[in-house]
Amino acid sequence: MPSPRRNAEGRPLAACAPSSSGSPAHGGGGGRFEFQSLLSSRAPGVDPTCARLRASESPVHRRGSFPLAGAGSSPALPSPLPEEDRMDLNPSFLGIALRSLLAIDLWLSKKLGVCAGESSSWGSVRPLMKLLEISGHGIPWLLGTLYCLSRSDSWAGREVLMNLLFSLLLDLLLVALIKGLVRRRRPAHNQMDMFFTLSVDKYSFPSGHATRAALVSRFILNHLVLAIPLRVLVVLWAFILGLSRVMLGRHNVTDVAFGFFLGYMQYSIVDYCWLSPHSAPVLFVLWNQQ
Ligand SMILES: CC(C)=CCC/C(C)=C/COP(=O)(O)O
Repeated sequence: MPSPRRNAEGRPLAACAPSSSGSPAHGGGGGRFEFQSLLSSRAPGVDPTCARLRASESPVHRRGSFPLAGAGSSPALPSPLPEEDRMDLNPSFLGIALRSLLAIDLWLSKKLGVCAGESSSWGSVRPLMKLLEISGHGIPWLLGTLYCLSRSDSWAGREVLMNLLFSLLLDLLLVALIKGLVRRRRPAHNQMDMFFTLSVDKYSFPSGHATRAALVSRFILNHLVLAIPLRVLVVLWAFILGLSRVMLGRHNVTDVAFGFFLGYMQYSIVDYCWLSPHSAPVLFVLWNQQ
């Protein structure tokens, strides 16, 4: 007689109703599974434990999402589930809210990704979007700041540029750190044809262009005396650059939104740690000797 299928903990799967793999309600429908499993586990006649077991077999679950199936011990099973498993099955309000936000994020990002490829609906403006991409890239900003620093002949100018350089480096470091920790993949419709990327740039959260746009524009607005139209232009540039990341299919909306927030906060850090000939004399003396 064939032995019954067992779950990861070695418990038999005998109490489960026949699995209909391939049906969206049972996980075959990609992302839809995560919501369906919550409903199906509550339906009369369906053993909630089975819903969970199928969830753990589904590709969605394997990719790192957590199950939303309902809790409860089945009379068909000899022993109740361990405590940590039962907590895992309880859908919290926060969990559902986060999952819903994620679903809206993915849906909206896909809808807005109108320049993701040459054949996309707005494919003809892709070159313009890529030009915008370069305007917010780290390399031109770093090289431009270093160049201006080498040309600056006033202490005040050097101080501002030194702090801009520090901001850009801090930004690169923080974004790389968070991307490496979160490891969120770029949207599936993205073409990875970006100019000069680092290895962490295969990840999308947060958008480095969005952090830089928010940081640099806040920096400029606070340290350059500009006429109102130019100030508006700086803010517009930052906003359109962020939007273009989603339109190009490089990012989801939440990557850009968090990027703006992070860049804005980074400026507060830079302002707090402002480098001056008084607070960091060594830096300025060293630079002066060059
Ligand atoms: C190599 C240097 C100095 C910067 C990398 C800049 C870059 C490619 C950032 C990625 O931006 P997104 O996260 O917005 O795609």
